[in-house]
Amino acid sequence: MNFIDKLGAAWTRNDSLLCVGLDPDLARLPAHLRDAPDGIARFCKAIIDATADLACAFKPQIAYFAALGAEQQLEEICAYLRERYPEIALILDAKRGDIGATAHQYAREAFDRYGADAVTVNPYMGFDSVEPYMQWKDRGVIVLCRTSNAGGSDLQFLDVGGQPLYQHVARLVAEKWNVNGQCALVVGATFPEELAQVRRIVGEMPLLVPGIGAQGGDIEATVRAGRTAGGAGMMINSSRAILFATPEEGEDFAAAARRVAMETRDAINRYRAV
Ligand SMILES: O=C(O)c1cc(=O)[nH]c(=O)n1[C@@H]1O[C@H](COP(=O)(O)O)[C@@H](O)[C@H]1O
Repeated sequence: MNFIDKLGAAWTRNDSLLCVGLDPDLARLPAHLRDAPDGIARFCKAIIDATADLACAFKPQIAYFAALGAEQQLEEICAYLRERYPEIALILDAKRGDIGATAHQYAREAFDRYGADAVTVNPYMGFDSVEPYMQWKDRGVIVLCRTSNAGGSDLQFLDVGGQPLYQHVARLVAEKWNVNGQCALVVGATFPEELAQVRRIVGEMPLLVPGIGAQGGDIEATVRAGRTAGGAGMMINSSRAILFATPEEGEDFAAAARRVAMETRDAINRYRAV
């Protein structure tokens, strides 16, 4: 099953648009895992087991692993996801962008080494820097469009022939780059007006929407702006707010993560009906 179909099936199966981000900041791990050699993998697996029935996707952020030389643990987590939860989309967040020959190696890393269903990429270097990923026709290519950070406006709001650059990117991907129907776009939940603009431009194309939770994006505004006519169309990511949910009395970190993931999924679902 290709990425887009797998995502659609997961939206329905788990009645969820929630993407659980795996950003395992070592300093914030429970003490007994922080000092264990396989502590990151154990932490992420516990989070995955606690939230898999509530999510449409998991999104490991590669920097949290690569910075520590913990790629083996990322491999282990990805293998665990593929074996135990093959119905949930696995998105490798790497935001790659480079010339074609190098991009091909990044694509091998994402799709062959980690077995990801999709990878995030940066469009700044143009189509030939994104095309190598498309040789894996069953995988997703998720292109940065309107990012959630304040500084995203520095470039993404520049006027390009009468429209902001982010809208140009949305049109380019929807009308030209999406040759195999495998593309999606990143649009931050912190900018609902721009999210609505992108939805108008790209039709049913899936959107990866980070920025709720720790970055403070409003769930109601996000869902109303980004939903498709069918009340889906988004992978709404939350990482730190779920991973590092403060446990209630007697609760462990995984149970706390489950509680917050459930609250988030339910809050999203409240506004999905068109
Ligand atoms: O591509 C992304 O996932 C991404 C794009 C963007 O515009 N903003 C953004 O925050 N992200 C990622 O989404 C996650 C957000 O994490 P939290 O703010 O903890 O929910 C991080 O892994 C970011 O790297």
